[in-house]
This record gives sequence, structure tokens and C-alpha cells, in this order.
Amino acid sequence: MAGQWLLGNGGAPRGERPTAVLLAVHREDEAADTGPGTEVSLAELRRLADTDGLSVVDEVVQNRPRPDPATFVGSGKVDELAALTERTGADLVIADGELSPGQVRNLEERVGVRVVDRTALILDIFAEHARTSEGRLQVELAQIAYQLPRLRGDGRSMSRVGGGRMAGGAGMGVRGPGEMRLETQRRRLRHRATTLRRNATELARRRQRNRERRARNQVPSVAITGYTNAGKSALLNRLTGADAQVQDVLFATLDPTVRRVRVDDVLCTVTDTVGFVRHLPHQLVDAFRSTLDEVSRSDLVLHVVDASAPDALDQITTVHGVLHEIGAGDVPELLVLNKIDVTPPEWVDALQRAYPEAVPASALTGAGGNELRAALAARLRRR
Ligand SMILES: Nc1nc2c(ncn2[C@@H]2O[C@H](COP(=O)(O)OP(=O)(O)OP(=O)(O)O)[C@@H](O)[C@H]2O)c(=O)[nH]1
Ligand SMILES: [Mg+2]
Repeated sequence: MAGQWLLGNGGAPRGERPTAVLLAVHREDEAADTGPGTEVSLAELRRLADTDGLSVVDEVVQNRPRPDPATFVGSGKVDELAALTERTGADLVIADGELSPGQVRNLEERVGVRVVDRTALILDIFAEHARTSEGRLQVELAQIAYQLPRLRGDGRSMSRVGGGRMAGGAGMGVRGPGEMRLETQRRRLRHRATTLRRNATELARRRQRNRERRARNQVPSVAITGYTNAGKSALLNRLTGADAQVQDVLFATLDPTVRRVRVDDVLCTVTDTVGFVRHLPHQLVDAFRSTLDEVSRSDLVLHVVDASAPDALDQITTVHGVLHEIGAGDVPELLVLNKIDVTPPEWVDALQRAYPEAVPASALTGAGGNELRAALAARLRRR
């Protein structure tokens, strides 16, 4: 895909990447006890920015019970942010949350640089990583859903935030009052979404037919799921000898790879698919419905956890939340504690205390492979 609507520039050397300041609200109230904490969330936002080809130069965090409805952080912090972006010459600000269109406008007016949110960043990464026509189509649908309520009539939001395939074109060369332009943009986007949805339906039907064919052959299906970067693709390769793309970036895989494989004596299909993340944009969950159906229609979910992540337990909870949301909450699950080659043994113990049936393994070294195969075959036979 052309790069004009991308926030970052993954191909550029680090020194030439666009620079960003992160902006977060640290809630001191009860929410802080249940969530992963601001530190973990910010570290993840930093990785997302890095994956998107941006260079993070600084961050601004404010303690407050909840985000300010007008400017996300309070007025004093906005001044601080403006001074910081001025001093560092940062190209944009990324808020760790979802901003309302009003918050974006107010912040941009006062800070003087582009302001985007976590959702836009994730959409941008998806746009860059989608390879197949189905993946691209789903990403564009998600982008349109994100853009529609954020159109400004001046054509700005189109090319500024995430943008879709039509980013540069829509709204260009249209004269007239802002209201009319806004209406034209809206109509074009809706029209485009209708076309895309029609194609998506056709692709979903094809997926459905393939699933039915596999079901007729009585071959059970296993869907590999888990948090992004947990090692899902590496595990698929380890289990099936496939050559799925393994990368130390977030959302390397967007398009499902299906492999037929014999696990011990059981023949099954194994699908590797898109990873999950905290606050996975609902626009993406909606748009990726047909891809995610591979998970909800599978016979077994192989849930891969990066045991070496300090927030592994919280990642498990996040994945369970998304599985529930996509209607896969009732599919039997086998948990794999991956990356034990780099995990302190006491962490693995703690995870196994919480999830006694989980199988420790390493997709990298192959450790635990036999136990995993045996557990997988046993679960499939039990079916
Ligand atoms: N040390 C170690 N690294 C691993 C292991 N499994 C995967 N990795 C590394 O973790 C990173 C992510 O692996 P992937 O297989 O791409 O992860 P994924 O879950 O498919 O990630 P997305 O598709 O981006 O959601 C890569 O750098 C892998 O080399 C493991 O068992 N041990
Ligand atoms: Mg992957």
C-alpha cells in the first residue's frame, strides 16, 4: 500500500523517523488496581509506535481520576505538552486511549502538532501489515468506521489520522461550504464501505465453504490465538513445519494461515491468526469478523502466552475478553506458556498455579514440544 496516510516510516533509518511524544492519564482511583497499570500500557504504546516506524522522544503523564472531556489531560498539562513538543521538535502526539473528535481538535489547536490516539496507531499498523486482499479490505473497513464520525469537512482528518485507501483523494478538489464538503466526504466513504462490505461478504462465504469442507472430512480444527507477539506464528511453524512470518513486531500476522498436520496420531488443521492487544479497536474486531470466525468456529483454541512478559496474567485476561467478544468464549482452550527459554522458572510456576493445565514450551528451542503435542492430541481425541 502507498505510504501517504501512514503515521510513521518503518523503512527509514531511526534518525529520520517522525518523532512522537506519548500522552497518558494515570488514574489513581480503583481502576488502577484492575488494569495493567500506566507503566505497562505506556511501554506497550511505545512498542506500537516503534512498530509503526515512529521514534518516541518523550512522554507526558498526568495523575487524575479520569481524562478531561475537552483536552484529555488538564489545561496546565496541555501547556507543558506544548512546550515539550516545541522544545523537542516532535512531529506528533499519541494519546494512550481513544480521543473524541473534540479532544483531538482542542489538543491540536493548543499544541500545534498532529494529535492521534491509540486506536489510530493500531489501525495504521494493521494498514501497513495487511498482505492479502481480504486483510486490506478488512483494514479499510475499520478505517472508514473510525473516520466517519471524525470528518471535519476541511479534508484534514482524512489524510491526518490513519487514513484509508482513499485518504489523499476523498475531499480533494471539492469546493464549497464546509458543510457541503463534509456531506460529500461522508457520502463517498459510505459508498466505499458498501462496496467493501459486499466484497467482504463474498470472502466470508468462501471461508465458510472451506470450513464446511474441512468439517465434512471430519478433520478437527485448531486455532492458534493469543496476545500479539506471544509467538503464535513461531509455534505454528514448530508444530507444522510451516514458514509463517515470525517477527519481533506487533501484529506481524493479520491473515490466517491454515495448515493440515498430524499431531501424534491425530490429523487436524491448525490456523494462525491475528493477535490481540489491550483496547483492540472495536472497529477492527467488527471488520475482521470473517477472519476471527476461524477462531470461534474452531474445535480447539490453542492460546499462546508469552510467559516472559511481566504482565502475562493480564494478557491472558485480555485475550479471554476478546475471545468472549467474538463468540469464541465456549470453544475449549489449551493454554501454552511460551518462551520458557527466557522466563524465570518462578514465573512459569506462578502461571501454572493459576492455570494448572497449561503446558510450558518454547517455540524457539522446541522445549516442551512433545508434551504439547501429547496434550493437543489428547484434547482432540477427547472431542
Ligand atoms: N525467546 C523466545 N522467543 C520467541 C519464542 N517464540 C517466539 N519468539 C520470538 O517472539 C517474537 C514474536 O514471535 P511471532 O511468532 O512473530 O509472534 P506472534 O504471536 O505470531 O506475533 P503477531 O503475529 O505479531 O501477533 C519473535 O521475535 C520470535 O522470534 C520462544 O519460545 N522463545
Ligand atoms: Mg504472527
